[in-house]
Amino acid sequence: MGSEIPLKLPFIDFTNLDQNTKNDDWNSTKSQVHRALEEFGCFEATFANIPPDLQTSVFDSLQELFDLPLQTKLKNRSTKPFHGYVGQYPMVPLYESMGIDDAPIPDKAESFTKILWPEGNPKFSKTIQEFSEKLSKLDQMVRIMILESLGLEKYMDEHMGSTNYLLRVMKYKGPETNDSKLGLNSHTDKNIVTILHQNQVDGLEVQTKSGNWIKVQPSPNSFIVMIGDSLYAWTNGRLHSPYHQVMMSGDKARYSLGLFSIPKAGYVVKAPPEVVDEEHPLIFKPFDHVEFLQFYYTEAGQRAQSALKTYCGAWTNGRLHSPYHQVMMSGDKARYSLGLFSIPKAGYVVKAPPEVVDEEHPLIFKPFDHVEFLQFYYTEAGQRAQSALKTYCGV
Ligand SMILES: O=C(O)CCC(=O)C(=O)O
Ligand SMILES: [Fe+2]
Repeated sequence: MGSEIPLKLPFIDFTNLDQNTKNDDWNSTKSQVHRALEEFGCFEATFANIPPDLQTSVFDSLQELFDLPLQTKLKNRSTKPFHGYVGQYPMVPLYESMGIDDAPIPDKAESFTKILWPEGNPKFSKTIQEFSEKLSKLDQMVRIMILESLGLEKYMDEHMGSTNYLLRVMKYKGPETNDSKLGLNSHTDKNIVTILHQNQVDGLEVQTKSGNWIKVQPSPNSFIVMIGDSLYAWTNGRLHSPYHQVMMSGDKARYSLGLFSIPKAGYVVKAPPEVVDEEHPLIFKPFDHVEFLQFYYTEAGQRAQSALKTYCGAWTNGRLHSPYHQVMMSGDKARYSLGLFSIPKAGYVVKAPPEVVDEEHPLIFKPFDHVEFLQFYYTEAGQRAQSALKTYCGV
């Protein structure tokens, strides 16, 4: 399947759209959005709502912020994981970021600014607030289109009212080499929708369902729209939440911003009955997003193949872990390798023995024939599933 798909994200024009005018343009854009999010979980968008001078001042503001002394930046703390200052991590030495909760709300943007500049910095707080507020209109249009295209209009108010916004601003130092260096580890976003914008230094890579990496090269005025795991769960897997990472080379710093729509604390993410049927059995049990995030940042959450699956799925009798792995290459030498695989014989039914199943560890996977499972794995549905085994025989 992968070879026919060009390694470029779909490009969708939102320039003349208005959520209050549902004309032919709206409907055709909506179909493009739906197709892009089913296949890639991601697309590049143009959106005329952000004037060029605001884009320029936003990157000036980011530079001003990251140029502050480390001691000052560390003052931005948060009880929520990944919302405060993040940086100086040996695993991702090029990366620094700051979270600004509810950035579209003027008072919130101002109180964040006061933490870093106690004497105030009106230009910074106005720039950040205006940019987030204008960009949140794109998040809203995309989410309205998603609900309409899935026939879930009746949940519109509940869905739109159940989130708030986090603006995360990021700096990646240039590694000062032409070799590709890790800027940010491969991950899926955990929220609803993410919208990313960058200065003209590329680095974002998005993985396709067939495992190829698209090197994203957005045009100066465009935005990358991406689905997070919470929307993947709420749509019961109808939309894809892609793995993505940042790889850096050269000596220029990359500045980027992400506007994240996030389920509010206490809101339980639960797929509506309209997206659950015999062909699409429920993938995840309902979950509280904040509790899920807390789990994600525990050691078990970080180790898990899919944190959401571990958190919500009934697979706690997976006593041993089967890790995701990949191969990354550089240089000019060929790598040869061998693997010796012990494989269940055809006809042998894999079934957890009763000794590993108890009240604390209920059965995760129904007994399955390995050859039939492999046959499923190589169908399109199997390839799309986050975990083919869970989709094939999850209890
Ligand atoms: O910097 C970027 O473009 C990506 C950042 C990202 O993936 C994240 O903050 O979740
Ligand atoms: Fe991300």
